[in-house]
Amino acid sequence: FIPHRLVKKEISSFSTSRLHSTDVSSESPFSELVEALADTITASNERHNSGLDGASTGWSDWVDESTSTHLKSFLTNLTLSPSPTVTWLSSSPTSLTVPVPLPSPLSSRIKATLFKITPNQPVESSTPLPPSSCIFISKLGGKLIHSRILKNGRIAGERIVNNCITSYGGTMDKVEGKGWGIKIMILPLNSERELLEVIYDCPELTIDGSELLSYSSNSTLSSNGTLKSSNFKNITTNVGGLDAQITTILRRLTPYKNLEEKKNLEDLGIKSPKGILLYGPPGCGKTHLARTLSSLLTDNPIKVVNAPELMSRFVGSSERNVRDLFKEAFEDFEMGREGRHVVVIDEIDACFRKRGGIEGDAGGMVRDSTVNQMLGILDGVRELENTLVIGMSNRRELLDDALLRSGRLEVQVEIGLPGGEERQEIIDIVFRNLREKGRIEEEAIPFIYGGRDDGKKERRMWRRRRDMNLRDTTEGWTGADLAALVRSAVSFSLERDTKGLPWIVMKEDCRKAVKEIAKMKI
Ligand SMILES: Nc1ncnc2c1ncn2[C@@H]1O[C@H](COP(=O)(O)OP(=O)(O)OP(=O)(O)O)[C@@H](O)[C@H]1O
Repeated sequence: FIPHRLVKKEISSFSTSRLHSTDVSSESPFSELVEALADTITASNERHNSGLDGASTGWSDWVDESTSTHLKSFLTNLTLSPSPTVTWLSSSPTSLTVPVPLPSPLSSRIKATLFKITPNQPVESSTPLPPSSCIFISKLGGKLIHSRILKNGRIAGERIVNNCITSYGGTMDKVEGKGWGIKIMILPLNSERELLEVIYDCPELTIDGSELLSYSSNSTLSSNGTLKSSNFKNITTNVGGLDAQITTILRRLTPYKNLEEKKNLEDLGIKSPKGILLYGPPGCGKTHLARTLSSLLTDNPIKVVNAPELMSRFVGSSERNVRDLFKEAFEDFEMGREGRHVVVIDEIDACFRKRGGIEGDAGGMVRDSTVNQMLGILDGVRELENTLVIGMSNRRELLDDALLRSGRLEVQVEIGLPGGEERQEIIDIVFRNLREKGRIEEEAIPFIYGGRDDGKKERRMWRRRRDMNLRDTTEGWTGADLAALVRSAVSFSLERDTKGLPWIVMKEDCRKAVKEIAKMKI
């Protein structure tokens, strides 16, 4: 069946007929999958029609970065349903594949296959995967290793499938290990459907794989209590390199999968934590994550404040400032109105540092009573149950222990300096708009994107020429540095005389920007 939302959607660029179906509105993991795939195709078609896809840039990533991220995070949440069929198939002594039939017209562009791998029995394609197809392989359980098999039989690009990976067609491929996975193969616009007839050298069952799927969502609740299953993907689309931290936060804030489960937990006295602390060096994305996260957790306006602003020289004023920060939350709480409030406090160490310090001055006293005020709000007589406080600090060690103890800023997550992979994710995000608007010179693309797994070829090429890609050149940089680099690169490209042509960011602009920002960092 086809989900209702999809039926209503205008997918005008499909080459085949429009979708038409009976009115089916029920949600299931399969209908959500179909929805996610339809979104991918729609966005990629739009990209193609505006000349931004692989065909026009010479790159094979015609599924654009943000769409690909969406689909990957959706696939990451797919699991197997706890059904007797799955149990029975899991105990099979051989590897096997199970087709997941997709509704027309998706089936003319996409093939979805579940596979179960038994040790020492890889699932290999005995025909090459369609050239220029975009492939997503997601782990549903176990340990899977994916590799490409070149024409001469050599194995290339061996990768462990952590959650979901992408790959391209044109070669044969192999998945080995032990466990279950799903493989989605998507053809570019106007391809022959026959290209999807890939043969695997292991038994293909004739059962319907869509019934074996389940969805384990990282979902959280919005203020009105409705499930927002897309939160993880919404956050990771804008915040790079922090998947593990985001998963932890969402797990802690909303360990339930639906409202009934939430109610059951509340009946057991288990409530969502009221405070989160994001700590780590400056510029690594604490504020950016806090803002993105909060906007998904509430429909109420988010209060963002810099802690030093709360401090006042006048006795009693700082406490009043803290109370004012929570005024609407108190009102709603007392009136019994539904809805979560989120208060984001930056530089929280400036205001809520350890009490009873040696200062003994008026400033120290004001701080002490401000801490007390805050503790009361989080976990005291006038405790606020409808409010989440997100504190941010570069100096966690300065914070008052009472504020850090369980029940207060209970969820503490370090937002550290990004490593290579993480930097690449941030680079993808900060350059995304420029790339999607065609503002990046073709030659600059391998330099900017050459560091990712899918770009191994480019990476090797750059290394051979003793040339570094952006990711490698920016070791030790923060997300804020990378965002500054984009601004600097754009300014260099605007400086150039374009002779009436639209400006475009060139590789040399990126190089100059690297130098400029690196100088500022010293
Ligand atoms: N992980 C990231 N993903 C995407 N963009 C990022 C990331 N980290 C930083 N940025 C970019 O850098 C800018 C500055 O980062 P942000 O203000 O969130 O850092 P911070 O850790 O809060 O720093 P500080 O401790 O100095 O307040 C963000 O607005 C964003 O554009």
